[in-house]
Amino acid sequence: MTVIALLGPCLRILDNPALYHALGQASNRGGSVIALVVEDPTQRRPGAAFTWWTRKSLPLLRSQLERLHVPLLCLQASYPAVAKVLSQQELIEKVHVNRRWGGTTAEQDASFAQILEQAHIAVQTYTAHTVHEPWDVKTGQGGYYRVYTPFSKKLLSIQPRLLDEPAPQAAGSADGDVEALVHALHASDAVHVLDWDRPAEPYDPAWAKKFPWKPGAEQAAHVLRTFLDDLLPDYQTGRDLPYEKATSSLSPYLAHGEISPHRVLYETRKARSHFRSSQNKAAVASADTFERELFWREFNYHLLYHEPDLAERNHNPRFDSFPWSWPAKATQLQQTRQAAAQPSDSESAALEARAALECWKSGHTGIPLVDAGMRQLWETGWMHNRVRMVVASLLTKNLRIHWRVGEAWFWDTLVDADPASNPGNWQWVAGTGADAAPFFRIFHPARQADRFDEHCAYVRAWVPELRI
Ligand SMILES: Cc1cc2nc3c(=O)[nH]c(=O)nc-3n(C[C@H](O)[C@H](O)[C@H](O)COP(=O)(O)OP(=O)(O)OC[C@H]3O[C@@H](n4cnc5c(N)ncnc54)[C@H](O)[C@@H]3O)c2cc1C
Repeated sequence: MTVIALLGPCLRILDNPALYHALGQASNRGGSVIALVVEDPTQRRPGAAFTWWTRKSLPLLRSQLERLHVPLLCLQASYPAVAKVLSQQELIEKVHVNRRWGGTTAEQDASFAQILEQAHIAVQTYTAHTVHEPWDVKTGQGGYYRVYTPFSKKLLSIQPRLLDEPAPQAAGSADGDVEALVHALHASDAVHVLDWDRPAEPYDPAWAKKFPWKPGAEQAAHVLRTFLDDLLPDYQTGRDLPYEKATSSLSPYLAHGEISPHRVLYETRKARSHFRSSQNKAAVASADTFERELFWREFNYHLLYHEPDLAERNHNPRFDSFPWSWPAKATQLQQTRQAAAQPSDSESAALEARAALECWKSGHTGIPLVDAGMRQLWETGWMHNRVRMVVASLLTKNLRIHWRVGEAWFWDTLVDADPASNPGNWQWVAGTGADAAPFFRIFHPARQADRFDEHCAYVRAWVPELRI
């Protein structure tokens, strides 16, 4: 008997309900477990920096799973295509799935379950990527929250499900079953078996050479521990200063599911009770603030669940007719040049927007804080939150370029690119989002620099040609 664990967005062993329940079932019944990671081409394609991370993480996950006798298969296929192959495998008894959100995943996942259930293979799904079930958090009227503060208050009143499951036990060997499944997967035209879990092929594209990150669940646990011990007590005072190492740096680990949000919340609350008993009020306030940041992540997933097209559509439809600029595409540019005719007003605006966008992306706007942020993003795959808000405000409110253009650049360049938090925050800054910064609130880059980078330490680090 074989049990499948479809890991979804969770590249970890601990606090992984699909894996945990698959192993439990297999060990009770003397069966084996096969783990699947599926990149689904029917959904938004992961960005380049995110993929760089995934390709470093999967070989690590594979060797951890091997210790549990669980082989890992990495596939590129729609969920229904995977279900069709699984449904033809006689030995498979049940599929345990960590849920995913956004895009058309709800429809795809329903069809996945239907195909398997028709073949008498049971499917069990779990929420593993957020602390709360998105549908558990409801307003008094039974709807969903569009404003953060009441949402976060509501979270405080709901006891989170903390995944304190014991470390999973090894399963029986799955050798023969894997071979049969791999054979069937290769035989399917709709499924590609990827070699992303193989460590032999280092994946270090030139643009990512300087990335300072060490992916993997082990490192995630280390990053959390270091943050709790060294940085959490002063989080509240330091978190807005981009030159300080004051925030947790957990976002890419959370985005890849290498650490569970449950674990981060649980450990934060434990640290807070310790601060309380030692009457360290400032540290208690810091832990409260950090918890609220974790709730922003929950809030964005809450929105994504209810608005799966969050990356494509204004949350607030009043902005649908707003005259955003859309930068001209490269081909459009060429055509205009070849025609050697005077561009129309709208073509000129699109060309201007394109030139401005290129300056923004490459960190050559001439605005020090913005350039520093965009260069930090390019060189490290990450940008400090305060600076993310400033660069996004410049793009959407000063250049009036559509937030989707900036969101797409972040999606491609952030190692923590997240289907909920990226569009959620872009919409928040642009003013189109839930509980958003109002349209008249513009982050003034020079004033922000005065307040949060008083001695220009951050700007100097990323824009060395400036002699300030
Ligand atoms: C325009 C824009 C785009 C963003 N895109 C992303 C994204 O794609 N992925 C992403 O994880 N975060 C995104 N953020 C939120 C935030 O900038 C990052 O989560 C944060 O900088 C990560 O650093 P950290 O882990 O050190 O954060 P910490 O300050 O240590 O916070 C701890 C955790 O709380 C969560 N968090 C903190 N702030 C936010 C927030 N505003 N919204 C949602 N979750 C939050 C993150 O999971 C973070 O890891 C974006 C913010 C803006 C303004």
